[in-house]
Amino acid sequence: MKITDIRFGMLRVPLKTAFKTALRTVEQVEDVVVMIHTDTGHVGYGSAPATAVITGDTHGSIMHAIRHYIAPRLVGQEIANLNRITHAVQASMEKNTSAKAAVEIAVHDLWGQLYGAPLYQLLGGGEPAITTDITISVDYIDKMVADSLAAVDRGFESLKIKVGKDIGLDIERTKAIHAAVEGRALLRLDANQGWTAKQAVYALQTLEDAGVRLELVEQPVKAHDLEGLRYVTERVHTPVMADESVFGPMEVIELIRMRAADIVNIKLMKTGGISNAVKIADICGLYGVDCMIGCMLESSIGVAAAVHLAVAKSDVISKVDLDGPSLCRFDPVSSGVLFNESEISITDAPGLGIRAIEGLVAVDEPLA
Ligand SMILES: C[C@H](N)C(=O)N[C@@H](CCC(=O)O)C(=O)O
Ligand SMILES: [Mg+2]
Repeated sequence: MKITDIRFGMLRVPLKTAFKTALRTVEQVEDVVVMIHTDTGHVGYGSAPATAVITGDTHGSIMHAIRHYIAPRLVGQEIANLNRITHAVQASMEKNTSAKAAVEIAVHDLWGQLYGAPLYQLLGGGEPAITTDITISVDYIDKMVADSLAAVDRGFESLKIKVGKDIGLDIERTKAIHAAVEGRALLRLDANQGWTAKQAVYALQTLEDAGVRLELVEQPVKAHDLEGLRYVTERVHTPVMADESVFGPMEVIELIRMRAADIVNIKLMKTGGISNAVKIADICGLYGVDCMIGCMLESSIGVAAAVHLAVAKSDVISKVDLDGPSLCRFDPVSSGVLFNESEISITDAPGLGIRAIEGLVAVDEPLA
């Protein structure tokens, strides 16, 4: 099975409610879909959103990077030589992790199709079912409480509460949600870099003193501020998770060396795909550092790949934030991963098992 061509499409899916974080507000998922064609007629699917505020990638940069830097190294390659392909993807250029991720996802989809097995089985196997949390966007307190109660009624037992806009309000937001759902859901906070280290310590100690037990706090300080992250980690009981601070394996090694955080959030769009995500899980496994598997606001194509990885690496990945599809009004993708609110399961379909993508708009430009 040899790669012959790489084509693009755009997939847009409206959200149930606006997705609001300290970094951005979004009304719909907008993914570049990558389709890798082969000489056997098999097509592999991958996708990437443009999370410019986190990765620096835009739809234009994703397609440009694939078209001009990645694709020329892949056309003609045998899918059976997976490591050679992922190495070529990673060596093609610096950064551009979303483009690399979309391509690696599609290549892994084909790898599964080549061997007639769902991807998670080739990555090491596991129980093909996981449970995700759901994100509660940062908003007025009443709206966040109502959204949290609705999520709990939908069966979510873990809420990822977005904060990081205003330290005083963030404390009130968290207290109000805690009071409303106490005992019915675990609470995770994600400040998306919105606090200073001192503010984070103040907020978390205030919540701890008030008896608000948090499962973890994610990325309280700026991405580049590893010292600040360590400052927080050393001063609070709440486990601290690094998200925007760590993209690839080298950054994770540095984070562990500095003891800057307790948990690592692995996202394919930050790692540049599955090969580096596996490396990060293995590094964290060696050092006994717990991991979350996360996603950007993205469609169920890329999230499906993350589900396969989470199942295969469940010894290290104990926390799941793969709620992209649950935040959408509908799922236009029929695949081997079934998203049913908090419960996600995988069928026996080979690769990612993608059968149809409704509303996919082809981007008709030649590769070169
Ligand atoms: C969607 C997921 N729950 C999430 O919050 N992901 C990111 C933000 C991604 C985005 O802005 O698209 C996170 O910070 O964890
Ligand atoms: Mg985060």
